[in-house]
Amino acid sequence: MFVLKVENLTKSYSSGGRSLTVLESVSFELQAQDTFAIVGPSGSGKTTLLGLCAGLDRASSGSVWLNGIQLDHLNEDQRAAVRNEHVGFIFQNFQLLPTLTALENVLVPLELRGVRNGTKTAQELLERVGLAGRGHHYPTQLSGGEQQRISLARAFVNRPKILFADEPTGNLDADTSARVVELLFELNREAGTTLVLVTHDLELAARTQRIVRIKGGAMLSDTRTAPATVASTTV
Ligand SMILES: Nc1ncnc2c1ncn2[C@@H]1O[C@H](COP(=O)(O)OP(=O)(O)OP(=O)(O)O)[C@@H](O)[C@H]1O
Repeated sequence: MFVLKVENLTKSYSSGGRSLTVLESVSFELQAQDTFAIVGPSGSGKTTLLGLCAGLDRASSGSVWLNGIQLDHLNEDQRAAVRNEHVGFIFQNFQLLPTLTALENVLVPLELRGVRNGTKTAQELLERVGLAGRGHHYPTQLSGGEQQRISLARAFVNRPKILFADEPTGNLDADTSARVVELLFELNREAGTTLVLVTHDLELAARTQRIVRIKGGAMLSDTRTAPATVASTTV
């Protein structure tokens, strides 16, 4: 079974009586534990594609299957339930809840699934990302790299089938990025999660098994990579 399958995915917006197509007929399939990067110039539709794959948004036409569940006909509540059950997220701007402590942020996905007594699991994840002593701190009391490590703990706490990461290092300096990327791939390997990354960083993209390039909303290529050795460049 495919963990993610998208078929002829198209997204258009209408404004002022005109239709703007930002994604056109994109199709691909991901197997369990694939690691996958979506690259392309700014405005090419990467975040739009990620949002459709993750069930955050609905396509204008085409279909998405997430872990065998077809998302197209589900309402928002049903898609939220699928996301809580199967999906983890990491965002460029971390998106931690500012009024919750680091530990409470990590607990959110467990609580959304009705899991009580998740504190031990959340603490273990905090320890895994090297922040066991910072659980009682609020996001504003943490550096960007620390916030992203908290969001890694949050993303993995449910042991999701698939993890979507949108520019996970976009707001971090080079050293901090390197640490966050190592942790991301380590946790991903340990949990056997399928990873879908959006990035401008070709060095990061080259660490995945497959790179899809999009431009102007269309898929230009779908390439298998041998992980490692591409020079650090951006697109
Ligand atoms: N709600 C919306 N209404 C109209 N146009 C939109 C909307 N959301 C996104 N777009 C347009 O869709 C196109 C693709 O946007 P998207 O954010 O997916 O690009 P991206 O490749 O992720 O860009 P970046 O690398 O700069 O983040 C852009 O032209 C954007 O302006």
